[in-house]
Amino acid sequence: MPSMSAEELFLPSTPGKFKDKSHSMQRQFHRCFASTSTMFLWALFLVALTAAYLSFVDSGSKYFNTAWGGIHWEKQVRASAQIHRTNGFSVLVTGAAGFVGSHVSLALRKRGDGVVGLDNFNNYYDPALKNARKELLNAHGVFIVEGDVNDAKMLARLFEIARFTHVMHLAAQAGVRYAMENPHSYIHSNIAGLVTLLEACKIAEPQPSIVWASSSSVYGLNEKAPFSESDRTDRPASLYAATKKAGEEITHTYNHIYGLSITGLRFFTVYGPWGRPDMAYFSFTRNILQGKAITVYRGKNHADLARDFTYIDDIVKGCVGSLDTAKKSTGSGGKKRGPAQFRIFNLGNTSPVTVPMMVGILEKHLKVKAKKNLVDMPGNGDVPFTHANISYARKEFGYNPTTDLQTGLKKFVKWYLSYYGYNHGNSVK
Ligand SMILES: O=C(O)[C@H]1O[C@H](OP(=O)(O)OP(=O)(O)OC[C@H]2O[C@@H](n3ccc(=O)[nH]c3=O)[C@H](O)[C@@H]2O)[C@H](O)[C@@H](O)[C@H]1O
Repeated sequence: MPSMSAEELFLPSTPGKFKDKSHSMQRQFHRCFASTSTMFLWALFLVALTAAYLSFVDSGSKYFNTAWGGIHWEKQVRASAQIHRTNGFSVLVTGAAGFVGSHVSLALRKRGDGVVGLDNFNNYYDPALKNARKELLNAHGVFIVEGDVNDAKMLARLFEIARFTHVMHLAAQAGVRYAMENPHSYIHSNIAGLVTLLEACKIAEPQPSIVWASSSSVYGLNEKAPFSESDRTDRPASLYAATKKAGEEITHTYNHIYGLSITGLRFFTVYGPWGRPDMAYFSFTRNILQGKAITVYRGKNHADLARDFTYIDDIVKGCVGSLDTAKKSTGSGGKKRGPAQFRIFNLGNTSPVTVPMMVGILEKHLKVKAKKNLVDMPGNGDVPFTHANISYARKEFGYNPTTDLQTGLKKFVKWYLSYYGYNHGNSVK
């Protein structure tokens, strides 16, 4: 006889069935609690059980999420946060198993900063790639905590263990078009997660300086080129862009009320080795090698779309430059003690390239001709072009991107082939 689920036991499929079951249950109940003293003992037992359960829940998610907590875990966090150079930083890097996060973590570690990573290893794209990045970081002495930026208890514990001087916040739900499929994941990571992190930073002693990833997508329907930080950003074209724009406003509030030093970075279509498989240059490479067709979007009147593709090493320099020039937060005890620094920088390459040209470069490096389907750009959050004005970042910390798309994609293809080979099948999303 098939067994019943808990819901099937207590919820009626028909009133008749429900009646029968409740009668037999009442009989059992009476048999069980035949006397008042037995009933009293049962009640006591239930109260004790509930109390034990509540204290179990309250003692932290470490009991439910074996990924954080415990003496060994704390030892790893402490060791990873250790600074190995004079006047070095101790940095919490969120999204450390991600594309930009892993590169930035490595760069900081290599120059002697303490780095603790945090990542939830979600399956937005192949987690095996995130794990491989994690292995790489581990080999360089960077420990990545497995956890979500929405986990306030875990964050509080991290800030207790390691007195971070800086937070490099790169954890986010990325991708412009995926926002139409899973809108709530953007609210969860890019808004709720950001606020949870800022709450933790606000009460941390000392308050860290924060550098975080905004996006070129905040320029939305802006048509004035190149995009300057002072241009309009109130017309986002995607929910992704809207959450990043919201992040800029939210961080301003925390800067204003609590004295947190905050720098937002508007990244322009970052690409390179260890990149994100959901991005066009990456998925195109996979499809070209597998002999599959790629879909190339076109804009109004069949105009080519263009992006200010920016190579990962240039972005890393921009992130490190931002950290190095970030002033200290001014708050303590959760209160502002003076005005604090608030900045927003474009980090782009300043030379947009059309998508068909990008495909041409890939064909050349892969030595394979792409099968192209040209399709009118669907109304899915895309914008026709991006183009960064980087003079502000240049003035503040000498930001100077030096890698053009030819060179950068050559390095990407080299990495791709060494990592996956020519024939890596369908294992990557
Ligand atoms: O700068 C950012 O802030 C964002 O950059 C990135 O978004 P995008 O610039 O849209 O990059 P990406 O998806 O690689 O599409 C590139 C081009 O290929 C076109 N494209 C795309 C897919 C496809 O199948 N066909 C196609 O033509 C497409 O129309 C576009 O013209 C990050 O993903 C995002 O997380 C965010 O960080």
